[in-house]
Amino acid sequence: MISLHPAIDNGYPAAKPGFSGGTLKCHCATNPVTVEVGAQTAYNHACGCTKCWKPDGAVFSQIAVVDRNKVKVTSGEEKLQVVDPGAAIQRHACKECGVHMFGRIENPDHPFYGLDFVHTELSDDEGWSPPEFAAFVSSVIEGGVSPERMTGIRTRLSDIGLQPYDALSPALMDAISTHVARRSGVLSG
Ligand SMILES: N[C@@H](CCC(=O)N[C@@H](CS)C(=O)NCC(=O)O)C(=O)O
Ligand SMILES: [Zn+2]
Ligand SMILES: [Zn+2]
Repeated sequence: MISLHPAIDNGYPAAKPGFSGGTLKCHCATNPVTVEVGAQTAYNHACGCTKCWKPDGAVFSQIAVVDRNKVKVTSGEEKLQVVDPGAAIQRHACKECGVHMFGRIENPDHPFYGLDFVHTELSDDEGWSPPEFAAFVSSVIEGGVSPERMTGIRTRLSDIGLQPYDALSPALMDAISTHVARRSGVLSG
């Protein structure tokens, strides 16, 4: 069986109705960084890009979005550093264990400004929104996966209910283009 991500390979629970967030913890055995997320996440998905954090051995990351105002670092803030200050998503990672605790967009013109990116597998709380699709699937090749494995990986993603896309899902791609069209003025309203 093809292994994609430990939180996805064996099935994933449905979101709990009324779930309102939880605590993310990095992998440090002592003094972990903790982040409080005060809301349910949305658009959880598997991401195959090289920039998103993946647990050891995983081919994909699992990543969701949440209102940035609902994300608070509650301990270990001094251990966080931005992985790539030039990236659209500023990924705040633990300097000691390397885990990305949250990704934030600081450009107010970005289509997803206002949303933070989080890995809910870092939480022991149960009820988070489950993954809905797989994004940036072809990008796993850039991370070292042999191109010959791609048919098997796409089939496995489809089999477990995660439609594979080589960018984001159509709903998110439409949201990006709607934002761009409104800004350019070709779309009103
Ligand atoms: N093929 C590239 C794709 C990278 C990419 O565009 N990642 C998406 C999905 S996370 C993105 O929105 N990146 C913005 C960023 O990294 O700041 C790679 O794998 O590195
Ligand atoms: Zn850590
Ligand atoms: Zn990604």
